[in-house]
Amino acid sequence: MSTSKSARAISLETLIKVLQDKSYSNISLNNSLNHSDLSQADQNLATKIVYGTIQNRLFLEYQLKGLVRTKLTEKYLKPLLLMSIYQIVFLDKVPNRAVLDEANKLAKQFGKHHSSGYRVVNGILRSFIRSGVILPDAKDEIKYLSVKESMPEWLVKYFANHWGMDRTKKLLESINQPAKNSVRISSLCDKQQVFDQLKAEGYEPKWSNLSDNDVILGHGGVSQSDLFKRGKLTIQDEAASLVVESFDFGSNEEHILDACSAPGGKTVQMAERIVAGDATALDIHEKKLHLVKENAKRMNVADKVKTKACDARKVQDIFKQGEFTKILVDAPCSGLGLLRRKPEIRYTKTERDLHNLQKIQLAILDSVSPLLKEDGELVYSTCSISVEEDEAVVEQFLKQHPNFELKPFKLSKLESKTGMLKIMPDQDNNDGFFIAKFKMRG
Ligand SMILES: C[S@@+](CC[C@H](N)C(=O)[O-])C[C@H]1O[C@@H](n2cnc3c(N)ncnc32)[C@H](O)[C@@H]1O
Repeated sequence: MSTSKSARAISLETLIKVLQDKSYSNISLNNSLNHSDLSQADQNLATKIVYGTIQNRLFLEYQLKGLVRTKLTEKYLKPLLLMSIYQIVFLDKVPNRAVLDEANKLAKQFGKHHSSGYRVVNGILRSFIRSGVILPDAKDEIKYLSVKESMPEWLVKYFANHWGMDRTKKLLESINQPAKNSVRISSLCDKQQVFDQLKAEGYEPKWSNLSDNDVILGHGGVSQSDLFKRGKLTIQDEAASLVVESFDFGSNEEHILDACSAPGGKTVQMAERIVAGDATALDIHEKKLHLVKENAKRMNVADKVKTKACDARKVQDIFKQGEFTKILVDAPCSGLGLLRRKPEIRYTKTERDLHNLQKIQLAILDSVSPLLKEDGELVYSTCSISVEEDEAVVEQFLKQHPNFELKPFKLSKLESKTGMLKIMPDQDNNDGFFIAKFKMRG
């Protein structure tokens, strides 16, 4: 059922769920938007406010620090203050007066009966407008960047250690830009025809710079379109779609194992390329497999996809050695390549997670690799840019499996001469991804 809440009420409702109840921003926002009757422009505004507030949370909290003199007891107060300061600082087209008026209205709407919360909100926002933005001393470069770009200090140090300070500044700036609306066109369709249809429907499509199969749209909302519902396209970042492009597909019979498949974005992409054969999609979480099935049905490849709940570290109990022509390990990872699209990741991950995840990633590779046919291909990918989860996993895997070697690959617009490809998130404001392709030594 749709409701007639305003864009800002939906933003606040979502931010309370994400900041106070630790829900995922994309899932909470999509749920609220799908149950609303907002125009496309208002949906865009709500999306901008929610993502912008989460992206800039450290910066916004730093602004609040000196201004809050009472305990913010009511649940809505802090999210409302953060999203209001976000609009004052970052949304040039919205006058401060409008932000204040809207904040007052929301405080009255979300506050308890007889609450004086709106006075607190009004007082703090007026003080902020008078005093303006503050930042730490720029001499402490890490702390300064951490607040300015809202990135925890450990991550700023991590980026600086691996890519140097200048690149770190560029990376952080790029990560705080809005994520693009990328879609992948099904290989079963005429790409130009789908592109023309997107144009006719007002989506302002542009071809991707990274892949021949992807298109960047001028705005969101494509999941409501007929093209999406009929499986002519799917929502997938351009960098994510490169993973499957790294396999060599021909007309031979394929038996593919997708070891970590949910929600199935890459399973369906592989299934689209199968002329004869099938793809077996595993996931440790049985309840996520319905997403793979739904995706396969919508993308018209259900007849080629089988699903099975299974821990990929135990596949040898179920499958035979050499059973698969292609194996994809799109591993569970920190998601550090998705800091733009899933901005809350930066506040939840720790450096220790990178080491713990590496152990799981290696265990999965170790378990699935014997299932590969002699002349088959194994692709390992993550949506992380951390060295621990990417290059270090490849190095360890090769050390422990001397019968495997890296295999160079060509994509529609990029190539890897080493067999490894790291796509950084500042390359073209895409998601950050890592791809490594292996074959067995001849
Ligand atoms: C990066 S996501 C996969 C995304 C998917 N390939 C796609 O393109 O839509 C990683 C998936 O691995 C699953 N997973 C985590 N540990 C696993 C394990 N030990 N065995 C199998 N699946 C696992 C998670 O539930 C998650 O769905």
